[in-house]
Amino acid sequence: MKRRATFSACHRLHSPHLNDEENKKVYGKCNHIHGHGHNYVVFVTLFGEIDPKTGMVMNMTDLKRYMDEAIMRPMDHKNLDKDVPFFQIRPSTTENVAVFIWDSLRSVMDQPHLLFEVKIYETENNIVRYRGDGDEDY
Ligand SMILES: Nc1nc2c(c(=O)[nH]1)N=C([C@H](O)[C@H](O)COP(=O)(O)OP(=O)(O)OP(=O)(O)O)CN2
Ligand SMILES: [Zn+2]
Repeated sequence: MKRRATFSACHRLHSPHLNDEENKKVYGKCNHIHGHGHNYVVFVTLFGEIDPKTGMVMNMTDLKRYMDEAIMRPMDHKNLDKDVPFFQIRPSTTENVAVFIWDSLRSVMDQPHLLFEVKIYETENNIVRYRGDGDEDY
């Protein structure tokens, strides 16, 4: 089962591990000092057994609540670099946004083992899939 969410956020690609010149060279226009925005689209996929009593792997209403807490509340209409502590020590690339969502979801879910995949579209063309350690598709 899969659920979709969209959120809008701004960011600037800038690594604390690179100097200003290196940042400009690596990230180009995405390093512009005033940042830029995206309408991110996220698909969260769960994988598990159908509960014979409920007919559900998980109640979509519960999944919506987890996604609101782990994705929408921290990131929607926010500046990722300034508002989300996770991105104060690492660049807010789509790869790292996927890891943040994965970790956040697992921390709020009652059954975190059901989380199978986080797929995020930063733009129509820039897509990252993350399935936890060792099974990423960057
Ligand atoms: N490996 C990554 N590379 C880049 C990331 C990223 O998250 N991971 N992000 C960016 C920028 O955030 C940038 O905003 C991407 O925008 P843009 O190049 O405009 O996006 P498109 O490719 O969809 O636009 P086109 O007009 O089709 O070029 C850059 N790199
Ligand atoms: Zn960007």
